[in-house]
Amino acid sequence: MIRRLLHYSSPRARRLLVTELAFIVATAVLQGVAFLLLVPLLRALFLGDMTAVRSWLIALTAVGAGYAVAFWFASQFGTKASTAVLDSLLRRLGDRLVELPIAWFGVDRSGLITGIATHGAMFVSTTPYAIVRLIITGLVTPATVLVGMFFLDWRLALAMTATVPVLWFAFRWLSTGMGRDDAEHSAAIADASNRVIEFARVQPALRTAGDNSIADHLVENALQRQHRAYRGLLITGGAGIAAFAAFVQLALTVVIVLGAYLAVGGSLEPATLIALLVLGVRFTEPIANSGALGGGVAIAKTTLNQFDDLYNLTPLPEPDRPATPKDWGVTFDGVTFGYGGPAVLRQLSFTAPTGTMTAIVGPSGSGKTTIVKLIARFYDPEAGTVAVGGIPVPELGTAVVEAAVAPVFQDVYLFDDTILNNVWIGNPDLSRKDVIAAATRARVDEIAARLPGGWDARVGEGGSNLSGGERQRVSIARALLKDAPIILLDEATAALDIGNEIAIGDTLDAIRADRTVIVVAHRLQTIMTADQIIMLNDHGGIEEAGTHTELLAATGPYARYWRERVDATGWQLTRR
Ligand SMILES: Nc1ncnc2c1ncn2[C@@H]1O[C@H](COP(=O)(O)OP(=O)(O)OP(=O)(O)O)[C@@H](O)[C@H]1O
Repeated sequence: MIRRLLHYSSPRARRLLVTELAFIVATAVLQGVAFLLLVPLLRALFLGDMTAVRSWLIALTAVGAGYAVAFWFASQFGTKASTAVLDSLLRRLGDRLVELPIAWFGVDRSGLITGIATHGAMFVSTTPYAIVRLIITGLVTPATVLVGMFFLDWRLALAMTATVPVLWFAFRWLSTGMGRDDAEHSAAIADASNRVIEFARVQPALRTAGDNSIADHLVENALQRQHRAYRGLLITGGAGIAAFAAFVQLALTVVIVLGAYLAVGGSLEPATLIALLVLGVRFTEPIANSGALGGGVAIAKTTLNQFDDLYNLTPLPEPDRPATPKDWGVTFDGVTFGYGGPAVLRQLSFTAPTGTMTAIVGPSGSGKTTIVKLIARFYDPEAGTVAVGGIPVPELGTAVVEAAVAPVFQDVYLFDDTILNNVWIGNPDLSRKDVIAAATRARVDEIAARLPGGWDARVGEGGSNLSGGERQRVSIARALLKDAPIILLDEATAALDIGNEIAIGDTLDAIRADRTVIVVAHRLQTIMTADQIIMLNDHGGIEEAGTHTELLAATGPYARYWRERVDATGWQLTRR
C-alpha cells in the first residue's frame, strides 16, 4: 500500500512520507528496547540489587527520552505528509480526469469520483499516521523484543518465534476479508450516490410517474445493497478482529506455559520468569492492536485500487507532434462505430467542406448525434477515418480538435454561476462588453432581461432556472465566443419557442459563411437552407444525400420525409 501511495504522491509528499515512516520505525525500535530493559530492571528489583536498579533506570530514561523525540518528529512529519499526500491525490485525480476520453464520463461516474475526492482520498492520506504507524509499531516493536529475547532466554525466544507465522497468516486473512468486503461496500456506496443524485435530478419527471416508479425501486435497491454490504463489512471485521485477538492470546498462553515448565524444572530463575512474562504481555499487546487496523489498510487500498483502475484505462492515442490541417473541412471515410456493441454507423462516407453547412437528418437512433460525437473526438471509430482538413483526427490530437470544434449539444450543462459567466467560459480572454455582444447575438439578452439581476443572475445548478431552449442559447453564445472554425449543432428535438427559433436561425446565418457547420437538423428552415443534406437510414448508412432541391426532385425517401414534416408542423414557406 505504501509503495502505491508513494507512486501517486508528489516528490515533496514522498519525502515527507518516507521521513515520517523512518521516525515511526525509530519509535517502534526504541519502544522494543524499552520493553527489553524492563527484564533486567525487574529482575534487579526482585533480587534487591539497588545499584543495578539505578543503572537500568538511567538506561530506561535515556531510551524513553529518545522515544519521545522520535515520536514528536513522527507526528510532525505525519501531519505535513498527510496534507501533502491529500493534495497529491486530488491533483492526480484532477489531472487524470482531464486526460480520460469524454466517453468515460458518459456512464454516470459522479458517485465514484465524489467517493474518491471526498472520504476516499482523505482516508488514504491519514492512513500512514493513523493506521500504518500502529501496524509498524505492532510488527517492529515485537521483532525488536524477539531479537533481544534470544539474549535473555533462547528457549522462550524460540517459542515466541514459532507463533509469528500463525499470527502473520491470521493478520493476512483478516485484511483480505475486510478488503474484499470494503471493495463491495465502496461500489455499493458509489452506486447509491449515483442513484440518489439521479433521483434528485429527475424529480419533476418522477412526480408525474407516481410512487411506484422504477426510479423509486432503483434507489431502494441501491440503498439496500449498500446496507447489506455495510453489514457484511461489520460482520467480517468484528469476527476477524475477535479471531485475531484469540490467536494472539493463544500464542501468549503457549509462552507462559513453557516458561512455567522451565521454572518448575529449575532451569529458569523465578525472578527472570516474572520479568519475561511481563515482556511477553508487552510483546503481544502491539500485535493484538495492529489486528484491528489491518482492515483499515484494506479500506485505504480500495481507494488506491480505484486510482489504479483510472490509470489503467487507455486514453485515446495522441500524436507526438500534432499535424496542422490545411482547412477545416470534415471527411468521414468508411467509418464504422458502435459503442462496443452492434455497429451504429457502418462504412459511412461523406464530406462536409469548409464554408458549408451540412444538415444530418434521419430516423431516431440512426446515429446522427454519434456522427457529431465522432467529429468532436469523444470516441475514435472502430474502422475507417474521421479527418479534419484531410488529416485523420488521431494525428491532430484531442487538444487540436477541442480547440477547433464548438459543439452545441441538446443536454447543455450550465455552471451554478451567473448567466454572463456561463457564456464567458467560451473565451475567458474577452472583455465583458464583447461577451455581452456575443451573448446578445444568440439572444441571451432576452433571457438576462427576464431574470432578476440581469446578466449577473445565477442560473441555478446545471442551469435549472432556465428552459432547455434557453440553456441551448447560452451554449450557442459560448460557441460564438469561442470563434471555432467547426460548429457542431445538435438542434433541440422539442418544438422551440419563437425566441429560440430566431436565436438558432440568426446564429446559423452569422456563422456559416467561413466555417464548417454540421447540424443534426430538426428545424425545417435549417434543413432547407443547408448546402447539403445527409439522410441516414436505420442501418447506419446514408439513405440519400444532396441539396434540398435535388432531393425533392428525386422524389425518394427524403421527399416523403419532407412532406410528412411539413404536414405535421403546418409549416409554411415564407421569405424573411
Ligand atoms: N453512450 C452510448 N452507449 C451505448 N449506445 C449508445 C450511446 N449513445 C447512443 N447509443 C446508441 O446509438 C444509437 C444511435 O444514437 P444517436 O444518439 O447517435 O442517434 P440519433 O440519430 O441522434 O437519435 P435521436 O434523433 O433520437 O437523437 C442508438 O441506438 C443509441 O441507443
